[in-house]
Amino acid sequence: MALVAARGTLLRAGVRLGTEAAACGRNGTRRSASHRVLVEPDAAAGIATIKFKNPPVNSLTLEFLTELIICLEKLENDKTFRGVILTSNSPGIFSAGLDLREMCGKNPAHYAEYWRAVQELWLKLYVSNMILVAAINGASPAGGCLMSLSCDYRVLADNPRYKVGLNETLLGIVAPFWFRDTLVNTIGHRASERALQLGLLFPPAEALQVGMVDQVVPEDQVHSTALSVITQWLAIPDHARQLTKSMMRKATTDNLIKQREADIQNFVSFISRDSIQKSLQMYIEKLKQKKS
Ligand SMILES: CCCCC/C=C\C/C=C\C=C\CC(=O)SCCNC(=O)CCNC(=O)[C@H](O)C(C)(C)COP(=O)(O)OP(=O)(O)OC[C@H]1O[C@@H](n2cnc3c(N)ncnc32)[C@H](O)[C@@H]1OP(=O)(O)O
Repeated sequence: MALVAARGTLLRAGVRLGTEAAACGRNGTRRSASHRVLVEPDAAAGIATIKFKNPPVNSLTLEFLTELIICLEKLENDKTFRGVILTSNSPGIFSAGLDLREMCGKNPAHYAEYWRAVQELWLKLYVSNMILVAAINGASPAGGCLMSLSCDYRVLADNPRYKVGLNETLLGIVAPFWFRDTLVNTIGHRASERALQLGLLFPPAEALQVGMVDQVVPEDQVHSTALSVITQWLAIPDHARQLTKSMMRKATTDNLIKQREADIQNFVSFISRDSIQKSLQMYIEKLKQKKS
């Protein structure tokens, strides 16, 4: 059902499924027919590396989200792959989170389609049967941080510019309950309460201290560390690890699934408010001015 909806979006966006599908092929060479998601499969190791390639900042546009969802679904259904590393093809930015322009100046039907895709990506990541490791090689605010929090393990490059956190309040918006739950499940209630209200973006040492990431390593070791972590996790029998993961996480995803339509309606009415549109426009303007 979700895949059908995602494919509908891709077709409307003019992406040819035949070539997109090839992006997740399994023979050891890089296939990059998908525009925004590069997949480097290592079938012998049972690991694939997904590299985000949505310039300039890997923001989660509807097209990028859709390609990611389809790619994850294909890997999930291909028993060759038991582990996936998520990283950026552009070191310096892991992901700027949700695309601000998708949430600004559009109509309610667009907001609803967009939010459904955001939900779908989170659901795919959070209860994936595969071992997911985030190799965070750049800044990762808000939705970018959510993607890494949805993985099983996070390795962050040691660079003070690479901050991670859920900074929604700084934009005048509110992280939805399932962003909150994902954070609480990772760093606990009190730390989440403070981080969410203040919209904190943590530099590496603080991110490690609060538990937003599991390891901080020199920039040139992020991928190799992610690989060695995934190799350790691969040694655990899949069925036992998967059931355990499900036991830990399913209640959280069930909570969204049971109120998915209401959550979409909440988002649409919240984001359509004049005051919220103004806040987002001001934030976009601030990003522009930062440059000049
Ligand atoms: C009570 C009911 C509640 C219901 C729920 C309701 C609502 C919840 C709603 C939403 C939840 C949203 C979660 C999000 O993810 S919001 C997005 C938050 N993201 C950010 O704050 C990141 C902003 N960007 C940055 O901080 C920097 O760009 C970054 C550190 C990532 C990179 O810095 P750098 O200096 O390299 O690059 P810039 O010059 O700043 O940017 C280049 C270019 O890219 C544009 N851009 C940046 N971020 C975004 C983005 N998220 N979306 C779209 N475009 C982005 C930036 O504007 C520049 O564009 P241009 O000027 O070159 O045109």
